[in-house]
Amino acid sequence: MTARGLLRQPLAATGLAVVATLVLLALAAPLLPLPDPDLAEPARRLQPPLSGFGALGTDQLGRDVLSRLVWGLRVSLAVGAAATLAATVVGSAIGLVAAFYGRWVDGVMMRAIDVLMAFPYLLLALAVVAALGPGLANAAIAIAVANVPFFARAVRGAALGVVGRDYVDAARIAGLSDRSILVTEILPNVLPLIVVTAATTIGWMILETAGLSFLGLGAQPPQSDLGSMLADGRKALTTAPHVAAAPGLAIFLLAVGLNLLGDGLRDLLDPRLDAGRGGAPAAATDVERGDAREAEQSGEGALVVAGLTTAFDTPSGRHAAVRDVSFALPRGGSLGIMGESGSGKSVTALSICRLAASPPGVIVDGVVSLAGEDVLAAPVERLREIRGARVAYVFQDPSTTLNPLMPVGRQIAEAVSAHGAARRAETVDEARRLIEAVELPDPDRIASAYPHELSGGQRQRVGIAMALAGEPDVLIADEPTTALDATTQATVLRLFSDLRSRLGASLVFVSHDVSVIEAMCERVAVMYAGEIVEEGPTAAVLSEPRHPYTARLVACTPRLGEPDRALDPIEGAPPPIDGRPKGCAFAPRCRLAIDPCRAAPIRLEPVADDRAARCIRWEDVSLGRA
Ligand SMILES: Nc1ncnc2c1ncn2[C@@H]1O[C@H](COP(=O)(O)OP(=O)(O)OP(=O)(O)O)[C@@H](O)[C@H]1O
Repeated sequence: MTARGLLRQPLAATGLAVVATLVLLALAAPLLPLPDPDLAEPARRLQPPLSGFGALGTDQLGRDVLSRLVWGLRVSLAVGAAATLAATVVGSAIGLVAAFYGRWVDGVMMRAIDVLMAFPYLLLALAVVAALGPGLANAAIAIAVANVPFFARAVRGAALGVVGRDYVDAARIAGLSDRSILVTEILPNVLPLIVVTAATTIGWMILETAGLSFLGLGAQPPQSDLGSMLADGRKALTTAPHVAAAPGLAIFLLAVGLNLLGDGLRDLLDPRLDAGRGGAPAAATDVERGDAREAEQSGEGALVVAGLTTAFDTPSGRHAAVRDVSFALPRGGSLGIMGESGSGKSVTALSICRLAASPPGVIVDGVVSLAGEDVLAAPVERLREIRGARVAYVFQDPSTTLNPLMPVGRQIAEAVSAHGAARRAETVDEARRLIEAVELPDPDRIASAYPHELSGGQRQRVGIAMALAGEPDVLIADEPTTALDATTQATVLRLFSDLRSRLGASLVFVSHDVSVIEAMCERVAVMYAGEIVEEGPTAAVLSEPRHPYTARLVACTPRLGEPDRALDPIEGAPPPIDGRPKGCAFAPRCRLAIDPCRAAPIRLEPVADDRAARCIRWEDVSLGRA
């Protein structure tokens, strides 16, 4: 998988080809018909290439340059790889231990690393060689020591982001030893970074080892590596430039090849670091529609989505997470998007605002039209105006979307001023009005509070107030009550309904909860494995499903007032985005599936007035039989 991913990047593939050739050459050195690299024959000294004395001629002592090059390459590669391995293991171990134990352990280790980093890099390597004495092994140690701080710092930084995670706490509670937690929980999460750091540093380390040999501190005669060959060649640079050119070219090719390969590996293991893209996702999801589609005009539609297909670039290629999603939402209407975890609800909702992270997300087809304007064709500047004013988004967990360092009143005021309120006093008044509108008590106190001083329900109301700041025509709420307790959930849902009817906004409400959708939405779209499998008026769809998946979802939902109703869980799991079956994606879990279901994709077809289902057996679907 990794090799295929690398081969898809032309520069990385070139790097891989160069490095593989050089490594194979070095490994094959004992098998190649080459003369002894140390055999001096003064009678044929400084012969030029292709003069009958070896393909690359001879050096000052009459030794075969090609043979010395191949053997020198072998030494340089071995020493560079050993130094990289040592720096990787020691530096990563220091970083992991410092991050995991924190406190004084971290303090002592990091101060020691700071001291090492305070020395100019080459000076540190020279000091180590001076202390240990010249020689290739000591040069490798010196280069490793000089590189340990880079690994320690990088790995500590990444590990710090992991040690506070819930799954590490869960491992502690499960009684795992510190060593097991480090090895099984933390190390795998920072391993891609370690591999990337090693891959991007090895070329540099080989170059540095060659540098020490060039200065006479590495390889000692008769042993030679590329650096010492270069030093030898330098003495005859004007009379026989080939002696220096051969090792110089080999070092150049090796460093360039390793860097291209390292960059390719980095892009593969962490696409967010892809060169030229920066660490943050783009301001808007990339759109790569094959042939420019015309925005579907709809007089009445506040939001029309047609054929929306969003894919993710993964190491195994581009896979659609949401495919061919279509629906229309009239002004003031409400649509629920329902489905299991991973069914594509959030990706659909985010794609409407072009908020799905790019990379790795790409909208590859479809139209999203807000009051007739194609969002997918809008430039980023226009998109900024559309977001908030035409369409607003309420996220599932407001604690991750509110700025922890800013009082919430200021955050709401910022949202207001982003949509045109002129004077500061006006934005403050408007922020206060919004705080009242979302029924938060004591607006002045709330306005000056920081997010951590509010309860989950209060934070979600702040999130809703910010979404309302631009008076949007369409409000998208992505599981806005999932993180709340039942009572708070009920009041926040009521608030949504009240605000919607008061403002006349349309609502797209994402939830896995059948009863919430039932209470909030006039229409429902049921999603499975990235596709809408059933769509229609909520009451009709939930009481008389026409797709086996809807029927099974309803059957496994507890109902208020029906404590004795047996719940019927759906066995199995939805397919991953890179493992969808050829036919109906639900067929492997469906009790009604027959051969044609598995043979080819099933279309979403009208099944009654105003209703559609993606099932060839829709007439046989009932709550009992599916
Ligand atoms: N950044 C990503 N890279 C690759 N695949 C992704 C990415 N984000 C989402 N997916 C995939 O897209 C599919 C749809 O995910 P989505 O988040 O829309 O599901 P969901 O129905 O909203 O689930 P949940 O209720 O758990 O949020 C999933 O299979 C998921 O694995």
